[in-house]
Amino acid sequence: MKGADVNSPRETLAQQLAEAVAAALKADLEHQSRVLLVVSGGSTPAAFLRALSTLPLDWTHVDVTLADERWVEESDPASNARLVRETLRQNHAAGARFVGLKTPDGTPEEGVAEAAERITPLAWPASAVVLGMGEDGHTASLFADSPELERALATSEPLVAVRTPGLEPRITLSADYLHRARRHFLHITGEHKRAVLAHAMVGDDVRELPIRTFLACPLAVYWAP
Ligand SMILES: O=C1O[C@H](COP(=O)(O)O)[C@@H](O)[C@H](O)[C@H]1O
Repeated sequence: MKGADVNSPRETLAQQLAEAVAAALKADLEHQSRVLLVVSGGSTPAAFLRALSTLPLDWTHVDVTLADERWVEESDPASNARLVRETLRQNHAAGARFVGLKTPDGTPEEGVAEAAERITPLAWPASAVVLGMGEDGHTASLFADSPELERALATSEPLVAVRTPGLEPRITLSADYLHRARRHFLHITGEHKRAVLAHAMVGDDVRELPIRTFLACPLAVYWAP
């Protein structure tokens, strides 16, 4: 079909989000020597991160870190650092500096101080935070059933070690640090997540659906079926 959009809705969404994020980084590079981008892990961001890697900008002045990380080796398929390495750190974006959250320590509780030392000197406020959302309404590693949720929502520390029943130990940026960004994007796909977000929008209990903590400020929602 000549002239038809051959990309799937999710690929088109990823490209549009990548263009918006690249524009934000470029705009801030006009008046900052370094800029910071915070990206999420999981399965949704791969197409966005690949698309972003192909966009030209002064990547050597861009730092990239994660909204959260699973406490697994980078060789593990669950590693968010691995996702960034395999998708973003190529093409034009190969020159970006990635600052990961996982340390060699055995647990996130042991590693949290070193990880905080790594990320505190970065160019906060971040130019952009690209959040994801699980089907349970978690974002980053702010989980409703995590005993550390209260602290992660309230602390002004950058990072919190998180234990969630049934999941690997994790480390997450605190809500405060995630809020510290010039622009917030939410990248989600599928009918289930649309319904979860719609439900989140009509209530205000952040402890039930942690994504709600980002609904009180401007949030650009990128959704496709
Ligand atoms: O565990 C995580 O889940 C969310 C959503 O992941 P997805 O696979 O449903 O896209 C993600 O935003 C977060 O960074 C990640 O660690």
